[in-house]
Amino acid sequence: MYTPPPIARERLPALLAAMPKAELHIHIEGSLEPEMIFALAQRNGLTLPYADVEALRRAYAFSDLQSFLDIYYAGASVLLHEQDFYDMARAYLARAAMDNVAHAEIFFDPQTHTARGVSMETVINGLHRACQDAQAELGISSSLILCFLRHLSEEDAFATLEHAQPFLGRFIGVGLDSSEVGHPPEKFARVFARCRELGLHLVAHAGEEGPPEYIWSALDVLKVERIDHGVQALRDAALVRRLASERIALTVCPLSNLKLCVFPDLAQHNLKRLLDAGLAATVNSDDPAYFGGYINQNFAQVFAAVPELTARDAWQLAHNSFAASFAPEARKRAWQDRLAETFAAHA
Ligand code: HPA
Ligand SMILES: [Zn+2]
Repeated sequence: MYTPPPIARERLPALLAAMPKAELHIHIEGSLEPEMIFALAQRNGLTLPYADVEALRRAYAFSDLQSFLDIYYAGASVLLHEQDFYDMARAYLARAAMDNVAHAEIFFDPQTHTARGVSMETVINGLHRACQDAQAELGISSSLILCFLRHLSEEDAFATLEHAQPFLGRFIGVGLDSSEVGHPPEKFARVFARCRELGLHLVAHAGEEGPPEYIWSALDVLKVERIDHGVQALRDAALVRRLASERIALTVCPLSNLKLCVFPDLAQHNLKRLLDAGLAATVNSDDPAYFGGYINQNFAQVFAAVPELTARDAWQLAHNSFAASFAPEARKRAWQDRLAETFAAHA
């Protein structure tokens, strides 16, 4: 088993930025910066209910998940054409490459778009082409994960899956997002069972604001392979044992948790406690345009706020991100080797 070399604390910020990492929890619609929202509105002849970029940014003051989702869905309404989806995803991938993201597994919310008359083909083709071009031009690898909106019905999710079936080669899995409390995983048991039969990977948001019971049912009813967020797991010792023994990854998003008031401040974030409990935590940006930072800002700010987090933890988080990704094993081994090289260079 590889052990990272000792690293002086003052070298930690540079190491966090330089280390290769996978991003496993990024909603592509949450990477839409206010500037791009205004540019796309203009390009598409739409009028926004905000005077300018600054006025829109001032509206980004959230009290909980729902207060964010209302403005997030409104922002996504400027996306109409394949090129819009392409430009959004290409911009995210360029930004992620700057943060030394080697691989991204990107969520998208088709129902947000199909409900406005945008076709599934438009959404998926634009995103997929951006992923291909970013691989060729920037060397960053990426895959797409289709998320069902849990505040909508099971029937709507089934219709979405049907519309996506012609594009099965263009996304690797499905997830579950949007308003958590009141929409438990079991609402989507049959859709996830069908996705499993189709050979898709399965993930779900659970335990962001919702109770540990939702994490249990995501595992036992939906049979997911990773839990998105999952920070409420520490409230249930038996659940912690289950997650640790099965090495189920948690895709934790510190700045999201801060901005949506899941924790009162970053110093009280439980990332260190999750790691110390033996859980396969990772660090991710969730909706970077709305929460004040891309993945490296999430690393930098949580490590600054929680001084107990060490270089060993940094290595573990990056290691977990590759291990928990759905990439081929040979790719994972190459990224883990690059990670070890980066640590050696900072020792
Ligand atoms: O953090 C989130 N939680 C649930 N749904 C979401 N959709 C975008 N971001 C999120
Ligand atoms: Zn999320």
